[in-house]
Amino acid sequence: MTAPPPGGLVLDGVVVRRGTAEIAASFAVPAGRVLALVGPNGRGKSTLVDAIAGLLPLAAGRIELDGTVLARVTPSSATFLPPQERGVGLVPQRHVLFAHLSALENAAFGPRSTGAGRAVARATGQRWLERFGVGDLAHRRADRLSGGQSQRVALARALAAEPRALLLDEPFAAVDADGRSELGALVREAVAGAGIPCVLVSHDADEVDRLADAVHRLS
Ligand SMILES: Nc1ncnc2c1ncn2[C@@H]1O[C@H](COP(=O)(O)OP(=O)(O)OP(=O)(O)O)[C@@H](O)[C@H]1O
Repeated sequence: MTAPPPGGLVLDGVVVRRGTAEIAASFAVPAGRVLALVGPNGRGKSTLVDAIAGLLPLAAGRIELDGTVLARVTPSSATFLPPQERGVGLVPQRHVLFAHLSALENAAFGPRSTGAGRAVARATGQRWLERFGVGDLAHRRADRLSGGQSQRVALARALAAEPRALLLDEPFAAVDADGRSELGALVREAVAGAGIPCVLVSHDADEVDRLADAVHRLS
């Protein structure tokens, strides 16, 4: 039997409450792989992603990344690492960019937030913008970008920060069909290259087939 790759994201007996809803899940995403989180509207896909990012607390269970506990609740104790200490990159569905900053300033924000100097952060940001096909829009204000262009900048910003895990909540919803497959391939390449686990929320069965190594269904 081959050993599983080192690292990865583990959700073990996780329960998250939001409003009156209670969402439960257990799954593991190995380093360098993509797990698709699928299921009908309102079943808790975004809620789970938010809990991994540290935007919501757990009611029970454990979330671990590369052997580090991000959150754990037992009957006698609770651990909660704040979002900025998790090293997790999140690309939500919308309202993702700082509207008054340029595409490049947005992309450079990732590395800046993890301690890079200004010049290095801008060079890294520019490289990722180019990789996602929006290098020529570097100096355009975020609120003057189209929905699809904004999502490309948001992906660049998340990856420029060199996250230890990537969470994508319907990241291609505003992108046209050709752009979707192009961006999907770029994301796969980035995830495999960086050797990080990726959770992708998607309602698009073709996209899930193309991108995901495994599927977790919430029903
Ligand atoms: N801010 C909120 N306050 C209270 N309840 C919420 C909030 N956001 C979501 N919920 C509830 O939590 C549950 C899970 O919602 P969530 O957005 O995680 O589902 P989802 O599977 O991502 O849905 P979709 O496919 O529509 O994006 C739903 O019952 C929803 O009504």
